[in-house]
Amino acid sequence: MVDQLRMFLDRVAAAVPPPDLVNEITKLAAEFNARLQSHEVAEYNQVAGQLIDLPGRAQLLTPAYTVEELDDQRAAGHVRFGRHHLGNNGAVHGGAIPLLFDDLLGRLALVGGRPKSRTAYLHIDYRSITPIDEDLQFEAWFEREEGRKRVLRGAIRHNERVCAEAHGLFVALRPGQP
Ligand SMILES: CCCCCCCCCC(=O)SCCNC(=O)CCNC(=O)[C@H](O)C(C)(C)COP(=O)(O)OP(=O)(O)OC[C@H]1O[C@@H](n2cnc3c(N)ncnc32)[C@H](O)[C@@H]1OP(=O)(O)O
Repeated sequence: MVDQLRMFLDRVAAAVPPPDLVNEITKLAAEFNARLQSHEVAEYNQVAGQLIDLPGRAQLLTPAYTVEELDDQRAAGHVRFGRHHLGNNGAVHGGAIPLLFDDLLGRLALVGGRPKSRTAYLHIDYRSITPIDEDLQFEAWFEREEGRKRVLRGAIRHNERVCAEAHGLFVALRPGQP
């Protein structure tokens, strides 16, 4: 379902459909919304965002990224941004790139039985355009850990070209901290 929804968002962004089709799809979407509404659950029971083996954890906000290598210091894999994430002129929107890094670095910050943490800051350097509709490689790694502070870095590449780099601080939560 999430794969189809991701594709739907890409299609909506790309299409200029005739009015009849817009009306038809609007009715279908309203029907889907109504059917799902009766199955809503509390945050801690939802599965979207919890399906760690699916691209982007089945979290629609996040680009569909796949982790292929993971240990307690480093993660690597690939991501493909679609038309939904287009900024302009073939380049990914500058706001979509931190989404990937926040999720990826935040996920790595948890690995190895570490307690939950939250992003204190996330700095992005946009080194060159990040293209949509291309397979891109990413890497994330620990720079250092000091008490509750975890400093991580990441990069997205299109083949040999660096598209963006990230530098983030994640702070481990104290018991009871939201
Ligand atoms: C499998 C599932 C994977 C899921 C991955 C998803 C990851 C998504 C992660 C997120 O996006 S979380 C949402 C975005 N972040 C937030 O909403 C965080 C909001 N901010 C806070 O909750 C608090 O500010 C925070 C927990 C980050 C820190 O507050 P605390 O009161 O716990 O920490 P404190 O102020 O005691 O600072 C602890 C240390 O961190 C340092 N620090 C905190 N914020 C800093 C900052 N912004 N810049 C530099 N240093 C900072 C602080 O100086 C101090 O350093 P020292 O120990 O050396 O003195």
